[in-house]
Amino acid sequence: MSLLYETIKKIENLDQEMMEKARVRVDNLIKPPKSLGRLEDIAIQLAGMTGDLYPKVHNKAIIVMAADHGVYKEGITCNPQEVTFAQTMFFAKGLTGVCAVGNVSGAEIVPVDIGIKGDLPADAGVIIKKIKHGTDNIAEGPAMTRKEAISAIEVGIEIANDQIGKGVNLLGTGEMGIGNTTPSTAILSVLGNIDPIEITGTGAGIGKGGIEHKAAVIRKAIEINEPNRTDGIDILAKIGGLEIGGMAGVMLGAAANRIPVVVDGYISTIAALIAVLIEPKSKKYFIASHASREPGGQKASELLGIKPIIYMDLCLGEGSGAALAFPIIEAACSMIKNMATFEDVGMKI
Ligand SMILES: Cc1cc2ncn([C@H]3O[C@H](COP(=O)(O)O)[C@@H](O)[C@H]3O)c2cc1C
Ligand SMILES: O=C(O)c1cccnc1
Repeated sequence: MSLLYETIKKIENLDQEMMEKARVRVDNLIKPPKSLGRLEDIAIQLAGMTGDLYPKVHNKAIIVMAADHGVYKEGITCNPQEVTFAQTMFFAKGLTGVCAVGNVSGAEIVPVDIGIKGDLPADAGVIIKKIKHGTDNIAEGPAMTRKEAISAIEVGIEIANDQIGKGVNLLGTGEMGIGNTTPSTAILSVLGNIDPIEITGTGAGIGKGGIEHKAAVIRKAIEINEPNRTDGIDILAKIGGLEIGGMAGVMLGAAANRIPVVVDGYISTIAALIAVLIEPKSKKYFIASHASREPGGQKASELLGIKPIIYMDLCLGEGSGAALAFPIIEAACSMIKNMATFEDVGMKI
């Protein structure tokens, strides 16, 4: 049985009984009802995921999937493609945005080369799981074969399983890939049935042709490839990216292990949409970190149907928003464990 199939089969619904117990406890903590807002929802969701009234999230990691994109040559960004390679080296050195934010909660940053164009040095501190040297140009044909798309998802599952095996109990997704807002927007256009021009943004910097050109490239990619909008793997293979597949795999792997996974910004949310198409139950294990400032960010969150926690105009990716959400999730766990109940303190109101 393939790793993907095996993983999907393992994904179960949340533990309803434990969620009910958590709900009762949260309602009996010494505070006005619902006054800790979404911290309460998170605590209850975590109890359902883990089957533990006092969920533990002290061992945190963000898996950063890095890959390049053939569509880069269409001029959809002003940034050099080599930034993917360079920045991936910097993740391992602790120098990037996600590293700085992740430091606050002691999260480990795990960079993975799933398809960078160049070859990183073996001692770079990056896990090498390269499927190919960047995708093919989606404006000319499919990004990758169906087999490669499945392999990308399986790389994500493997890395998630490995991290969880080492004791990680809270995962986050991140990515690095110059040009990846283009396939992300293509996927969102297909899934949301939206004209690309309505949701195309500047990403990390727009190419000379501007947003109109980027939207036209996206439209062409969809027309040429005709992805089947009910088949997540087909969409990923035709108009996606290797890091998008890798992140979808991390999410499926987390769900199969009953481990919460924090979805980062725009590109991660698109990966979450692919994961949910492949296995709808996986969504129950997702926590959306933030609303990306990218124009499609809001639409992607709406389609996923999970309200993000943080609204701070972030649009970096890398897993930076997931890292920012980690202390909030830890606070939810502290609340349900460390607050007293009315019964504990003998208070009646
Ligand atoms: C220095 C630098 C660091 C980044 N870190 C994340 N991204 C973000 O920008 C890229 C997507 O935007 P686009 O589709 O416009 O290329 C991704 O790599 C994403 O992670 C970066 C981009 C740059 C330039
Ligand atoms: O929100 C994101 O993840 C994002 C937005 C623009 C560019 N890179 C990442």
